[in-house]
Amino acid sequence: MAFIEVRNLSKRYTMGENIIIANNNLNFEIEKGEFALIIGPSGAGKSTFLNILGGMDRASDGSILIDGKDITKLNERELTSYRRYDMGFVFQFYNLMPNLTALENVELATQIVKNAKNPKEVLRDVGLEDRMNSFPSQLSGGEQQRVSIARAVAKNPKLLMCDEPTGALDYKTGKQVLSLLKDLSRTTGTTVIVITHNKAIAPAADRVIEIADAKIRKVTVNKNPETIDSIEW
Ligand SMILES: Nc1ncnc2c1ncn2[C@@H]1O[C@H](COP(=O)(O)OP(=O)(O)OP(=O)(O)O)[C@@H](O)[C@H]1O
Repeated sequence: MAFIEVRNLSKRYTMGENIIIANNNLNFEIEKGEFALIIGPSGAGKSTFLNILGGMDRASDGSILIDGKDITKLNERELTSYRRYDMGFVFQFYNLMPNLTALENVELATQIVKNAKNPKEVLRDVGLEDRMNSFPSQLSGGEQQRVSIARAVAKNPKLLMCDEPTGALDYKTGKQVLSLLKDLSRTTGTTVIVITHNKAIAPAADRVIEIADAKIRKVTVNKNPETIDSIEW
């Protein structure tokens, strides 16, 4: 059994008299420790899927098994625990607390879990050893995204989900952040799922799930993925 198994997953939104099918019978798997991409054009249904996988929204039909547990069957209380203990989130716009330093932002996240990593060590791992006491406004976009990755990783999640993590970054900084995310999957065994519009980075992923018009178009498994550094776009 794969670490993540998505089975016949659908999500419909009702808007007045219209029904919008945002995810239409998705089926795919992701193995533990993979660096996986979910790729597709705007409106394809990527964020909808991520919201269900992240326990922030409910599926209309189907199931998602994570480590054998069907998260679509969890009640509200169980979903809260799932989001708290099992998930790490990285968003496009970092969402750091502006009045807390980098270290304090990471420490805050570690206070809600049981087996947290050491915040200073995680910040060192993402290359911010010298910037721990800086406030977000004193950091570049790339550095702020590193803090948000450290914050997610410090919770020691089973799964790290990243929604357009390089969307607000320039080319070079975006590459560094993607390399960091891929390295984390390698060094910590955390399963990393990145949502992106950028098809060019597909050869660097272990698995690429292409979504279009709410459906899976293609799933590609790369046995020998390229490095992020070797790819140009
Ligand atoms: N809460 C909602 N209520 C109604 N419709 C929604 C809702 N969320 C998403 N949709 C619709 O579902 C479809 C898929 O949207 P979704 O945000 O998942 O796409 P996406 O692939 O993430 O796009 P983008 O790359 O632009 O973020 C779209 O038609 C969108 O309008």
